[in-house]
Amino acid sequence: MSQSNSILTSYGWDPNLYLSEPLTNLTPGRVVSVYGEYSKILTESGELRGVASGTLLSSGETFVTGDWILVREIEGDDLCIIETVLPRKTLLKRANPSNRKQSQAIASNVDLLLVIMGLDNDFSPRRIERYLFLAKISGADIAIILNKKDLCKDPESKLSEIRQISGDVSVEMISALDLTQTKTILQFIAPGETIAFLGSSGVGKSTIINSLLGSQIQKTNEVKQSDGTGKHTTTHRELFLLEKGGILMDNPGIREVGLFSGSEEGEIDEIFPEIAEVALSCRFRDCSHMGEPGCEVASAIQNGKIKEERYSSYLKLSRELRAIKALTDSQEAKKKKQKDKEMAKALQKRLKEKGRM
Ligand SMILES: Nc1nc2c(ncn2[C@@H]2O[C@H](COP(=O)(O)OP(=O)(O)OP(=O)(O)O)[C@@H](O)[C@H]2O)c(=O)[nH]1
Ligand SMILES: [Zn+2]
Repeated sequence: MSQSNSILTSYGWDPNLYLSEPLTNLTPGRVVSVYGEYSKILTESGELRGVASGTLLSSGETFVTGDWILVREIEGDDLCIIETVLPRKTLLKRANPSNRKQSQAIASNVDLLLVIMGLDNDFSPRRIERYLFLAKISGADIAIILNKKDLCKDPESKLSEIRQISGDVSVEMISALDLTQTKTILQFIAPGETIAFLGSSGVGKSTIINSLLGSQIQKTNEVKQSDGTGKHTTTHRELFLLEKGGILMDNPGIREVGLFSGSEEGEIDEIFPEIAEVALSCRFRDCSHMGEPGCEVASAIQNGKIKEERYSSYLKLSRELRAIKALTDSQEAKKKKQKDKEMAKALQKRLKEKGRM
């Protein structure tokens, strides 16, 4: 099959990116949704139902929507066995709602997060700072869409307010009720790239998604089952092909994400460059800018060089970052302890066996 009309290529498959060695008996596929007992997997043969292999299950590794995986196809069946989860380009995580001490992967391999914010009551520059931060630590690019322009008296001033904090991130203003305006979003999407929408409830995500997909929802659902019956799939899917190229991920988990994790300290400085710059001159190198003597951030707030609300947003996100770090560190420590234990056990067993010999 030529690269250009391969199903997987249109869904973003790039063997050079995801494979470190040539494939032998396994087939690449992308997880379209993880739902119930079977996950929905797209391979060159079409949509298959996937189940994790015993080896994958016992490794404790999980897969999420967007993952590239290697599967064992079963001749004449629409079932496949998921053997391997390939390394991820990006990963979105959030705090696990049922266990605060763990993070939960939501989706992977999203190239671009499109943040939607309403120009109505939803408007909040502080939340934009948070989204910028979340996108940074997930590894995905980000663009900001200010929606409901028609409901806003002075959209231009809100736009410039956001531009002041968004750095080199693109910001577009639209009214999702106008299809031509919604289409401007397509400028951000390149063929083979996966995008996902993020934003509070009611900001217009579904309206935008539906108008971008149009009849595409039907089209993509027409992917035939590989059992040859040609029946149309009607089950849940979260990845859709856009007409002009690009993959739209509509995953309920990403829509309003709490926390992502796996971050580095430097990210926050990129979102608050004016604070990071002034902080270089603080008397103490590890100044937390919370009342230490010789804190240049404090004086910059006093003389108006740093805005009060930017400072409190910075503190809030720094605190969250520290909490995430502590969490990740304790998870890492736990894993290491477990590994040490296993190694000690294995060693003991070997010594015992040796003693017996
Ligand atoms: N006036 C106006 N209304 C809009 C615009 N975009 C969306 N709406 C309306 O806002 C309401 C909520 O839009 P949705 O698309 O359902 O919002 P959502 O972000 O998908 O919400 P959740 O599904 O809860 O996450 C609907 O009644 C839309 O018609 C817009 O640009 N202008
Ligand atoms: Zn300081």
